[in-house]
Amino acid sequence: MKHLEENYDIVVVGAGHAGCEAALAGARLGVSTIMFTVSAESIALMPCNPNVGGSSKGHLVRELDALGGEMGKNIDKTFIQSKMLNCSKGPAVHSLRAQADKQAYSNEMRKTLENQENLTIRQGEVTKLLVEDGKITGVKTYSGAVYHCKAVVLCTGTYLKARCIYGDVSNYTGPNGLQAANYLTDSLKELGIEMFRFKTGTPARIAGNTIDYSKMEEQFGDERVVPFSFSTDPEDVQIEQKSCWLTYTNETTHDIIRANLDRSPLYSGMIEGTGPRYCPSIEDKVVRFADKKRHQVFIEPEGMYTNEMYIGGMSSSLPEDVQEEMYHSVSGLEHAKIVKNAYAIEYDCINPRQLYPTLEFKKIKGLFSGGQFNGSSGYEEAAAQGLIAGINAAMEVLGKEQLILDRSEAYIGVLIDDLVTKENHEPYRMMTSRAEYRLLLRQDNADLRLRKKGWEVGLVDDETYAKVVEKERLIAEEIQRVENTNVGMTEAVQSLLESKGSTPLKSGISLAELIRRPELSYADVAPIDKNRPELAWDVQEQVNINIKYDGYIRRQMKQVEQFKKLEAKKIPEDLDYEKVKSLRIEARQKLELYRPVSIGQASRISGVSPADISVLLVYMEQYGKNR
Ligand SMILES: Cc1cc2nc3c(=O)[nH]c(=O)nc-3n(C[C@H](O)[C@H](O)[C@H](O)COP(=O)(O)OP(=O)(O)OC[C@H]3O[C@@H](n4cnc5c(N)ncnc54)[C@H](O)[C@@H]3O)c2cc1C
Repeated sequence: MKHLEENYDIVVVGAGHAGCEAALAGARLGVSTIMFTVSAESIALMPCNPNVGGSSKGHLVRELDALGGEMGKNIDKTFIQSKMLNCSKGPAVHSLRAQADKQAYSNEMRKTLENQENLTIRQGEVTKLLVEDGKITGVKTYSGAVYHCKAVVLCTGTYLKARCIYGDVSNYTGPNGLQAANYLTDSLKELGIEMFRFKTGTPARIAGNTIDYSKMEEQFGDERVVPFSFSTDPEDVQIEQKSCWLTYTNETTHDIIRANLDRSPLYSGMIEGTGPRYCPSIEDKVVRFADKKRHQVFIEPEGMYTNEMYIGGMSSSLPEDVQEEMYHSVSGLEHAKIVKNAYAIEYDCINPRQLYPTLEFKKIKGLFSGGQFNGSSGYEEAAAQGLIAGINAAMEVLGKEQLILDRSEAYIGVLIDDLVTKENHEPYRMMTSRAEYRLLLRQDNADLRLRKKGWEVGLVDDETYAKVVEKERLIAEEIQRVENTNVGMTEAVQSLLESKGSTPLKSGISLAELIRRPELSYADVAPIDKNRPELAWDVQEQVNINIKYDGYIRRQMKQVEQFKKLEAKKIPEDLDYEKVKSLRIEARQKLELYRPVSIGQASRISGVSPADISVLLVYMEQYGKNR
């Protein structure tokens, strides 16, 4: 039988947040790319919460943007409310979070993809991977068509053998009733790839005009919005924003849930997949945090095009009638009409241990993967991995060096290292506490950390990169000036200090030392800083943070030096752990399984002890000499 046959450099399977970034990266790096989706309507779809960013996820989006990704630009064009979270805490945990108009987000991304040179969008289900001699050669679709290629990026999200469940109702579909992808798993298993079954869930959507907002607290966006993308003009995001609403569950809600737990597919055993510990369903919260009298419920608009509201914090897979009763027990939702039921979804994904930190499969050359398929959860986690997988697939096609970000350089580095190095038995969610060097990895300095990498790879143009080089220069110059500017006990100085509740001076002091006082900032001391140059707000922000946290930043930089030493000790790809005689059996098995790229990575594998690392180091020294 005759079948369609085409040739591309890269095939991306999936058009979710990971697939979009992977496809754009490939095409923008100049290699011909085709992106498959089971349904073209699911491009950049947000099947769950209508927002981008939030704690630590905001960092990921900023980093992705600095590297040349699209998510930050796209949300800047389509948000309806924006907030910098955690502002009462230190700058390391400040995190931007923007509510999206879901439809607009999806449409805008689709437009960007459609206008991208070197990129073809194709609706169709990829059912088989074609591999020869351990190397990817192409994919086959359900229709029998063959697409030859040099690299494949798998970003299949929650669609593989997907099953949606609430109560005893179960449907073999993907999110939002979209078609699932039922064949690719078998092809992956035939290739010896280890699969997991995970699950996640979403709350109900409720008709906005049936909600009594007078019983809820109105949540406004920030007065001055900060854009996600370093390339967006801050003036362009000062729009009129939509409100969200805050309400709470109560004892009645919890009683209804407890009384019906036996009808929950989660607890009856009907759901086999492992769920995310850090974004639990409401029934999970009620069971696990039994002493909590109430839980927050955020009511968030799904967009400007609809009256549907997302019921944040109440994802569930309880039966329809229980959902109805449970939501109605919440203050303000007494007469609410459900538009879409809450449901859980089970899907196939991989054990990400099978990947190198480049996101290429160790077993199959040219096969990369990103997103929920790698065992993570969240749009931002997906996008970040998709970008790295797409870049590295392109680098492989172009015969260039691959991009690996380490744990000291980016949250993206922490995310990928955690996935490929640590035991991962549930959907992985990014959190600031996972980053060791979080004072250095702030969302405000992602451009200073990563623009250069994006430029070296080829996703950031010369002009954009030049801007960050200039910004760096201005920051350094200003810090130097402030460190070397002294103020005395003049009346102006003493009265300024008094007005800020700060101790008056007993002798001269540098401006920098004043800024280091907890109650003062770079902006506060402006009136006594006569020679201050006019600087952009983002330069001023860096000057302030770098001066204020100077001691802590230096300390972390020292720790990073140590860390880098171990990362730089590369383990030869062909090292035979059987020959490392003094290794404990558990360590040998784990090292063989993970095949870490460096001593640093080896030291983070659970079951590999510091003593094993010493043995390995001694062996490697001998190994080097004998070569
Ligand atoms: C019900 C539900 C609740 C969730 N809750 C949240 C949440 O609260 N917050 C959050 O951030 N994340 C949540 N997620 C997860 C979030 O949707 C994902 O983390 C994110 O969308 C993953 O992006 P992705 O690109 O990896 O995959 P997806 O967005 O799932 O995209 C997968 C893409 O792959 C395509 N595809 C799959 N298989 C094939 C194939 N064989 N051939 C061709 N195309 C294929 C699909 O058509 C689709 O375009 C939830 C997901 C669901 C479904």
